[in-house]
Amino acid sequence: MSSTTGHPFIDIRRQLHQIPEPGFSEFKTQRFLLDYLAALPQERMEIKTWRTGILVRIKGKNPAKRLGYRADMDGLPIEEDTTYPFRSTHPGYMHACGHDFHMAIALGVLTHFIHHPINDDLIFIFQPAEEGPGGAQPMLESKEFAEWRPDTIFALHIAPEYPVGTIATRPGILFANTSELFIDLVGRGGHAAFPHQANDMVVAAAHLLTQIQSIVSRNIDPLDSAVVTVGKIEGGTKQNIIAEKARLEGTIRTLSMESMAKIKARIESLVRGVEAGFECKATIDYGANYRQVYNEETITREFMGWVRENGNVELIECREAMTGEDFGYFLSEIPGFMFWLGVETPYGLHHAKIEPNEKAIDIAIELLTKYLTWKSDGVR
Ligand SMILES: CC(=O)N[C@@H](CCC[C@H](N)C(=O)O)C(=O)O
Repeated sequence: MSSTTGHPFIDIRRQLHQIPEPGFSEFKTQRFLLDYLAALPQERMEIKTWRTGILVRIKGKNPAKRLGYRADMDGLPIEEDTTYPFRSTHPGYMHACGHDFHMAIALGVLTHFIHHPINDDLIFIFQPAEEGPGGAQPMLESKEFAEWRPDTIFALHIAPEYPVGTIATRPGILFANTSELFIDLVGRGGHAAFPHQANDMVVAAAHLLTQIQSIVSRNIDPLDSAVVTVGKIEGGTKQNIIAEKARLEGTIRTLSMESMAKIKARIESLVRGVEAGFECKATIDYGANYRQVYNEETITREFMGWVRENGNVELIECREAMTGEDFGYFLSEIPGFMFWLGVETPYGLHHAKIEPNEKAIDIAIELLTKYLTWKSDGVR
């Protein structure tokens, strides 16, 4: 590959940045990754596809275990507003959650081990649909994954709020349990001048939205953090027509499963109350649900100790975050951890202007290649 920046994996990140795709539609992304892999020496490598994902096995010299490394692949429905000359070529879609970084870093680590084999097998997992509907759980259950199931598994996520040259993690919960939330309200539309002949779903939705705000403040133990965000609300067709339908779309985040169940029970009660009060019909759909990201404590502490002694980065022991990640499904069955990679930038994840600092790509590749070599061979 000819390099335009002088850094092959920054070039790769920029090319991936231009082709963000929805979950389970990562066709161009999969093709790009397969073409890159095909150009590498093949002797130590085996490749399988699973839907739009890819599994790569780099054969070890004397394998006793399999070390897994996962990168997610999908983009987000955001109209990009960066200053980049290499903006998304897919209107309305953007890599605004760093999955272009995650894939470029994974290719950098994989390429290193093609040329510098270690004792153990390495399994690289390019996973579709992290942003939804969730690729990790079905991939974990697939026969393709079962054949190369790793003994331990790792992943990173870019973090705009941390400086370049830092990483952050913690033993135990790193990210929250999540559930999507979709509520549809159906009433009776009508002429704006005759409200007594209709029942207005814009008003019903407004009441429900306000009531939902009381759940975290009034029903959840304040020491057990939770979030309910309604990120989208739509209803009605025109300013002088009473709305027959309204829809609320949101997400629920909790640190405990008890709070997740409590929030869902309260939403159901409030929705039934709005149905009765506004004489309408309501349906609730919880969409994709993600398990918490729980870092296995012994391996995470070992990694943190290793980083403090050997890493090329500063380690921050962070607090848990209310972000969600379907990597939690892998961690629910396979011990391992996830960490934040500092990419200091003023705009946060999922923002149309986010421009993560690309210096973090080589930093992450160096950190992961050294750590995985040590984890396999004990070589510092
Ligand atoms: C790291 C990150 O930003 N992850 C997403 C995961 C989305 C989960 C699901 N679609 C939901 O909205 O609940 C996040 O929003 O935290």
